[in-house]
Amino acid sequence: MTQDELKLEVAKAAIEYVVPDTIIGVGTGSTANFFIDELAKIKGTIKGTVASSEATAERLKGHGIPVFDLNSVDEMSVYIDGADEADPGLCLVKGGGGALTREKIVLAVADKFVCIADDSKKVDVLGKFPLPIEVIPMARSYVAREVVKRFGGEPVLRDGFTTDNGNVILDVHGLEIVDPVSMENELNSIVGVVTNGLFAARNADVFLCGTKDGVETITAK
Ligand SMILES: O=C[C@H](O)[C@H](O)[C@H](O)COP(=O)(O)O
Repeated sequence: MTQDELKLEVAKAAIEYVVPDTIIGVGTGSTANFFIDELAKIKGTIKGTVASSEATAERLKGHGIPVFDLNSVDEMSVYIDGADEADPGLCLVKGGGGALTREKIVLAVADKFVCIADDSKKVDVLGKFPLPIEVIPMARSYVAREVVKRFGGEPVLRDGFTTDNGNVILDVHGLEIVDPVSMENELNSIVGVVTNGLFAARNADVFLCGTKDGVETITAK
């Protein structure tokens, strides 16, 4: 099976977690795109969605799926999104597409987080995938120095990329993230950091993992 076929399988499996007559939070990226296309087939059963990026909003609207402003929403049954890495505790690295901040904000409102990804994203320890940090542009050198001082690694500015919020991304290479919750919190305490791509303080509740033998449903260990 190709990676795209595995993504399609987990996207289909995620439809089981869509609660009728509620608002659904929708993530960003190639796996989330497969989910959006599946969601379009049952769009009449939900109240609508909240999008975690401009790209996702555009794709949802293209299918005629209602997209609400998060400020007008106070309840969301589930948030469904991909990931760049997932550890056995279902702590994640996200933000490969640069949407980490809006993803974390939308997730904050949701009752449940269902992560969908193919099995190449499963790791024992997070950090092989460079950890994205969204940074206010004027703070990028300061934040990079602080990251190296506190955690090591090698922060690299994502060249030519601006987030939906008008900020830049530092991708930190070479980390071995053994305590994702404390690293997430400490990184977020550095002045100039908007947020980082660790989803650990709020991790996934369920990981639908696409394998060649079918979709594995993993809950946090
Ligand atoms: O900013 C992007 C998101 O965090 C994505 O969920 C993540 O990068 C995974 O994307 P994909 O499904 O394309 O591998």
